[in-house]
Amino acid sequence: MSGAKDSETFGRRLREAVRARGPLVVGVDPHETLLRDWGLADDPAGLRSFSLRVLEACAEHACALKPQSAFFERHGAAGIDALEELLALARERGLLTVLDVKRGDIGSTMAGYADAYLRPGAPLEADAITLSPYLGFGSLAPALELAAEHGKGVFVLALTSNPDGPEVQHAVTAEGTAIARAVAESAGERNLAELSATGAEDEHGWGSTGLVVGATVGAAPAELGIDLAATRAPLLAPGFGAQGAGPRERDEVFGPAAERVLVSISRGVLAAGPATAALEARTRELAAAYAVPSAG
Ligand SMILES: O=c1ccn([C@@H]2O[C@H](COP(=O)(O)O)[C@@H](O)[C@H]2O)c(=O)[nH]1
Repeated sequence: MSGAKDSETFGRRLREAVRARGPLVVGVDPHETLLRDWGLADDPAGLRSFSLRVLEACAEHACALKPQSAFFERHGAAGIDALEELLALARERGLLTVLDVKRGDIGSTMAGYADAYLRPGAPLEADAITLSPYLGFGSLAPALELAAEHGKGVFVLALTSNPDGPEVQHAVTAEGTAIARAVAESAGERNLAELSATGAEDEHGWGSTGLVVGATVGAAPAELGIDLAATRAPLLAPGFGAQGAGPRERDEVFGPAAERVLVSISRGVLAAGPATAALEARTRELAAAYAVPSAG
């Protein structure tokens, strides 16, 4: 596998960030209602002000920011401008960025998406993006390869936090394997190859091909035979806060993989705004509530 040196892999950078600042990932989701509650206009200037305040308040207590592209895209080119600015400022502050765009397409088009988000110097450059594997895991190859080349990461949807996810994700392949399990195993194979190529095979190594597993999925990983710990994948876990999951779900859903869970919270943080001090206090509180269970 082509790839960055061990010290430069996304998995390693992410693990270091979690060690330094904890596993909280703050979602930047400027919903129309939140902008209004914060006394901001539902326009690109409002987005800018919202985003900068979240960045300011969260930089010390989160390992990463996760802007939700949809809420920027709905403002057209000027909204994308605001997203570019946020990504660049987060990078300047040393905060990792996971751009939630859930892309997935045929391989040749996937290369275009990969270039848009994972190529150093791209206007929308992020440290990692979310990907949808429903055109086949293999169709993601251009993004996985570009990510590996530049020390970037991806989070592939495996078990999403929404109630409709099981329709597709629990369905079984012709071989009788649940789709979510097949996705997790494909990610695991890549991670083991990366860790072996970079000499980081000990049990604490994190790969750069992450998975999205909602904190709301209950016993699904066990029921579908998914060994999350074995995948070595960082686990981006939405569903905490507004969708109902809390610290107990981290242990129950993720078990021995809990130390690799990124606790992703958007509205649960953002509802504390608009005051930067209140946002900062909420982030600090959540960072303490979800402090990493083991120093692995
Ligand atoms: O399975 C998934 C994948 C992504 N998301 C995204 O995470 C945030 C959740 O927001 P909250 O306000 O913390 O509920 C949002 O951007 C979703 O698109 C998800 O919820 N579930």
